[in-house]
Amino acid sequence: MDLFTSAGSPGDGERLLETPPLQRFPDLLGPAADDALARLDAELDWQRPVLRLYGRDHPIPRRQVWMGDATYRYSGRDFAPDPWHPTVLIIRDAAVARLAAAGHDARFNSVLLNRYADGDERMGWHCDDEPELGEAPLIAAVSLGADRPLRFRWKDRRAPAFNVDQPHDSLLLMGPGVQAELEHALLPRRRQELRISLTFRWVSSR
Ligand SMILES: O=C(O)CCC(=O)C(=O)O
Ligand SMILES: [Fe+2]
Repeated sequence: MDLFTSAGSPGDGERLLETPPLQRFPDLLGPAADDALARLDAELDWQRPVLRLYGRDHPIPRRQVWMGDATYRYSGRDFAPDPWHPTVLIIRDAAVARLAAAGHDARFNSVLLNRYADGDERMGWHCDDEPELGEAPLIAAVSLGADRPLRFRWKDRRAPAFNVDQPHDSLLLMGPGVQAELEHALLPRRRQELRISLTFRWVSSR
């Protein structure tokens, strides 16, 4: 690689935040992206878990699948993940390769897939800071389908909230410190088509 161009080369993605690192990479799968979206939509066992809050049941406003090698905790219970789907493995390997080309030594043993059927389906404010994700998790979020922004806000309100567009076939890297310093949400939008996101993580067994 040419040393002069390496700092700002496409391999680096687009730096949205320097610290903590937030980087977006376009065109992860290329022509295979449309087929990947259709396959995941058709072939996964999409669930809509019900959360019990203050004595009332709330089905989550999207559908999801946990997949990979590590059991996960949800609402205080342990669940077994679904086995790796071949399309998800292809996407995982593409994400790892793209991140490696940008100098990030990432590995992922788990993924949460989220399916948003339309603009009413959403994910509320949260950060992915469960202890089993480790001190400074690196999370790679791959987007397929409708381009819906991920909204970020600083926990200490040091700066205004901001949107990050997530085009079809893009990868968003949330690097070390992003979960500690910011929260993110996928807010409802009018008139939106299907979107599936895959958030790859490393989950430590306890
Ligand atoms: O669908 C998205 O873009 C957000 C997903 C997310 O925040 C998560 O899986 O933790
Ligand atoms: Fe998240």
